[in-house]
Amino acid sequence: MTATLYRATFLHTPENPFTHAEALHAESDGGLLVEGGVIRARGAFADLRAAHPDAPVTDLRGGLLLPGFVDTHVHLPQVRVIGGLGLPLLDWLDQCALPEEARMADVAYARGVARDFIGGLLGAGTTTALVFGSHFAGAVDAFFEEAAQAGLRAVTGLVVSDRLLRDELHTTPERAYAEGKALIERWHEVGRALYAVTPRFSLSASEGILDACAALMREHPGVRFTSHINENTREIEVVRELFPGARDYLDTYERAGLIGRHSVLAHNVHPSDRELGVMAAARCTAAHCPCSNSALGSGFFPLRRHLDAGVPVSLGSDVGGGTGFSLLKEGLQAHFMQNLMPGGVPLSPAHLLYLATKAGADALDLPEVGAFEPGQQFDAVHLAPAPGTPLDAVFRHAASPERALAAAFATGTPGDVARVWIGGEPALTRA
Ligand SMILES: O=c1[nH]c(=O)c2nc[nH]c2[nH]1
Ligand SMILES: [Zn+2]
Repeated sequence: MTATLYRATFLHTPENPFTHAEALHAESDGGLLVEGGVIRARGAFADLRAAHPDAPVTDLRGGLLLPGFVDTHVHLPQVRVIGGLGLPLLDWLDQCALPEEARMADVAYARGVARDFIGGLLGAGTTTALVFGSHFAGAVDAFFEEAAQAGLRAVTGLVVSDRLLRDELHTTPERAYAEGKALIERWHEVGRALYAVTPRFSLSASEGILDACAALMREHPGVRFTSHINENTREIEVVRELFPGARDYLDTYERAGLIGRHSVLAHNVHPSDRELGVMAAARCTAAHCPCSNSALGSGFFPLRRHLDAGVPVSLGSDVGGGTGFSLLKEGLQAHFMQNLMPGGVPLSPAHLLYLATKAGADALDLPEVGAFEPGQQFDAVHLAPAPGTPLDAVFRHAASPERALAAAFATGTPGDVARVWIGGEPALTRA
């Protein structure tokens, strides 16, 4: 097997900058030796060149090479309804999201949506995603097929609900279990795919549905779990009324046995201290979705409280409540919101890169991705802005790779994503 030597300015965060000083590793003229999709060696280009004089070189100088982004909360059926601005969560669901989600009953339509969606992810440099799937098993199958074809690392599953949405989107505990089991058997750990048990949120899920989810988790160790929590104050009130015996929103999932190391809960904008303590003890991740929180007016994410409690935090685009697939934009919006809120956490470029890469890999328990460590998969995004653009000007004049990284978060877009690799294979090459 021939090895390829990638020559680039690269940055990555193999350690957590919230707990480790100097977590940002940068190499201005760096080399990554990749063989069979796996990073075999990393260092200064000159050193790797001397050690591997015959390896063909892919020259990526002039841009930035980063680990592929890991989006830990994004909705498959919502790519075509991005932009429903100005409505609070429950109105936005009724008016924007759910009518489109009902169209996913048509598998041909769902396949077209899956292609648009995967194009959006790869075009933004996302190589791994925890995807909120569809309420229809046929649409989930179509998405797994399209993701396999594209090489995407997809963690997804059937979304299940049995109340308060629209009739077409409702199922029963028995059907949720049977369809989930069949999908797990077809797709979990097949190629790069993993299954995620996915009740939509407690507002739309009876105890019976949550128990069916728990049965799937028990019978298939290793499947992931995802749902929503504490996003909107009205939503929280309704959940409280629907589960009078629960201590809080988290307890609705906790009592069913759904909270653990493989659980990722989106939003958590309004948590109690008890909820944070339980999430930390279980190593359950909060997926922070700052553009969605802004667009739907959900509130300011209490990052400081999550960090103080020890809850892992990752990043999600939450398309289509969010405004697009770019985790650069999510990083910037997180930075803005922490700057603006009392007691916010000042976020450096290292924090933003970590949240967009390694934190997501950890949330999904995927040690093989998220950074550029030898032994990890070569999942990478090459940012190469067009000549004459402001980002190109910054890249050419930046005093350090860290300054260039800050500019990528401040002003980078999917238009700056030139190439994407997953497991060493090209997943996107812009003409
Ligand atoms: O941001 C959100 N998007 C959704 O589609 C959704 N469903 C339940 N809760 C939700 N929150
Ligand atoms: Zn969501």
